[in-house]
Amino acid sequence: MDNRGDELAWQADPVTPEPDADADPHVSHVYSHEQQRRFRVALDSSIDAIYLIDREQMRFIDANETASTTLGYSHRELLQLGPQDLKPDAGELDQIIKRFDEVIRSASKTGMIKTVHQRKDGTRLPVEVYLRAMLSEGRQIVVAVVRDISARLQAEVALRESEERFRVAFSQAAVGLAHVAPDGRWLMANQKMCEIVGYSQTELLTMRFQELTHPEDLPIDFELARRMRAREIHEKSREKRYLHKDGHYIWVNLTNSLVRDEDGNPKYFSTVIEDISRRKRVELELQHLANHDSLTGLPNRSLLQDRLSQAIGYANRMQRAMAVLVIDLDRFKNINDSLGHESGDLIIIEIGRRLAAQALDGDTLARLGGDEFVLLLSDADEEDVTMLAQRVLELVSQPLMLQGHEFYPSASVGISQYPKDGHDGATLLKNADTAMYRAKAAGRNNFQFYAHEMNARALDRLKLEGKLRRALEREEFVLHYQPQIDIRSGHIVGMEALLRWMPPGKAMLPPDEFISIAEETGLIVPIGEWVLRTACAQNRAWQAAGLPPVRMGVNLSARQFKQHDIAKMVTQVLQDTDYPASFLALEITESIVMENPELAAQTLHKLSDMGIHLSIDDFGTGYSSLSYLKRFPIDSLKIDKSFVHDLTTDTDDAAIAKAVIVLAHSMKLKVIAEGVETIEQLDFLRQQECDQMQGYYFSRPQPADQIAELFRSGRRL
Ligand SMILES: Nc1nc2c(ncn2[C@@H]2O[C@@H]3COP(=O)(O)O[C@H]4[C@@H](O)[C@H](n5cnc6c(=O)[nH]c(N)nc65)O[C@@H]4COP(=O)(O)O[C@H]3[C@H]2O)c(=O)[nH]1
Repeated sequence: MDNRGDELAWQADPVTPEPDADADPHVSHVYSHEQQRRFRVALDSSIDAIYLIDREQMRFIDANETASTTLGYSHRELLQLGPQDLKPDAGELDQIIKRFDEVIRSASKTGMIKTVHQRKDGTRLPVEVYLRAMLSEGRQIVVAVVRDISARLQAEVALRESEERFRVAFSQAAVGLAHVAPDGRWLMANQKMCEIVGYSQTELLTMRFQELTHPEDLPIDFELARRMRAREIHEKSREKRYLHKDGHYIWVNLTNSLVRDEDGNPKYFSTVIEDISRRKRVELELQHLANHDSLTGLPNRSLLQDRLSQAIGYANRMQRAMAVLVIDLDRFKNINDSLGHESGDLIIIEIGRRLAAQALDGDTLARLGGDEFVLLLSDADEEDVTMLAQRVLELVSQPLMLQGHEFYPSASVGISQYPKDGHDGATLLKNADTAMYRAKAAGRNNFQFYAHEMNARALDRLKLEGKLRRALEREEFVLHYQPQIDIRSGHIVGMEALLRWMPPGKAMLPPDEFISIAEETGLIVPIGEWVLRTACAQNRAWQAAGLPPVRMGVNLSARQFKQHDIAKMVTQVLQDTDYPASFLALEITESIVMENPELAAQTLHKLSDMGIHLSIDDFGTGYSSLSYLKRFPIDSLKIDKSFVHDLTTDTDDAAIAKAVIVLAHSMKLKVIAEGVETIEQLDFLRQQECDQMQGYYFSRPQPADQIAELFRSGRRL
């Protein structure tokens, strides 16, 4: 089939190029053999097939090597064939001949047709044929340069298919797909995208993405677009909000990339959008839970801390003042203890609601747990804060109905101000808290600004108070007991329960160091109840262990005594500990009784009617007269240890003690001398027929187990 160098074939029907009529007449038009060989080589080097066709005979009169290799015919075979033998599609041959003639006739003598050639092996080849007509030795010759376009057609088909695949994928994708012009116009949007935003495709294509974007998200979009244009980033995913046609915002996850044209100019943004509203809802709910108090829905400590740092940052930048108010409900624990946690919760919710209604936009009201709220006031000077603190007190103290009763809650408010009282959130909170304790100490239902002058001692005291608040639940209290002895028989006849506090890692604290704080804060109420319960239970345990039954003396503080339900509380404790009232002595100081004698008389009667022994403690330190005390149902008097101390040295004290004993006896009251340390003091008291003594001379206050040993030893005076 190879016919390279086939001189015979070449010479068999040589076609010499037609001499150009305008050509230089001096140039010879007779081609040399060498020239013809060069033409032949050039012709055979073409990657396109080239045929020379005798129009009249419709026969190939020459063809190059590519023609042979493409069609599978040898050169010689080809020269036996004509265009019709290449079997163009039915009816096409006429078209081809027509085209040949047009080319021959046309001025340019060129043309192009697309057809199909059949190879020798029967396979068919799509081709593009470039035609040129020429006259050679009186014959019309058509030169056909034939280009195999099968690869191109295949590529076109592949492209069409891939475009179709893209079209289907685009329109049916489960995520929203869109093209957005650099100016924000939607150029294309698939079905899913339309569903996500609720607009039809036609509607969407008249809009810009800016119209659908949440205003807060727009600046970030613009910035990202800028960075993409500047080629700083290529692709970016982010979460943002689109405005649905219904008017609600939907969260989407959006991936954007910038497509450029061949010159590198931005063409459009290709955008993939995934509806993440459901996930976002759950996420936002979780975030809300983590940052809010579940009872009131108010921000919790963690969110407050965030807001505090933001507010400080703002105040700092804008040179503004801000304030932190710590609001603590007064006596909340009492309510919780007496009415139960559910009622306590209702109060917290109600107070939270009242305070929230007062907070302005930009302020934060948080609940730190328990009965403590914090109000963060941005941009507020001292005058604003004072007015607001007053308003807070008013709001809190509005009566509220609970279990059919009317309650008058109150709160103590501590205030710290930025930048005066601290530069960071923790310090501001701590100082507002300190000021709040100050407000409590100042009698509650008031507010206090933090003052640097709150000296170290006051702070220590405040710290102590904080610790005291937690001491009960942390079980840091213990009771020691001090025996009371019948002077005549020498037997132990009673016991006084005395409170001790053992803060972890510290030395034991005597009551004088914390009772007054407990009293001021109201903590004495729950602590006192604990003392009563523990002392009764202890005495019950001693009796159950076979130790001699004695009466247990328990101190009642002023505050406890003033509780309207003190008798109820005592009854409950007696019931709970299965303790007989006759074995209980309640010790009340003279000053408590004298503070409000009418009320004291009522309460004392209630307690006495229950069979409880009542004793006036520290007698002699107040200004009451014995005859006055006669009006109260009292069983015994305790001579204060300050008189006992100097009995043997100070004749005045001795005279007072003597008189008290005589008079008390005349009123049928028993007399107990406190603080007896020496035999001399005891002798004096014995001489005066004092009934009982209590003091280091016989025993110091001791823990329960040592008292049990003392009992067992049978020791007497
Ligand atoms: N110098 C001296 N002192 C003696 C002697 N014998 C006893 N004492 C102390 O005298 C105090 C007697 O208790 P109080 O007058 O009721 O005075 C009590 C009482 O008013 C109060 N207190 C103690 N426990 C409670 C409590 O549970 N509730 C209340 N409300 N107050 C309590 O704290 C006060 C002080 O208690 P304590 O420090 O335990 O002090 C006790 C006791 O330890 C002695 O021979 N010499």
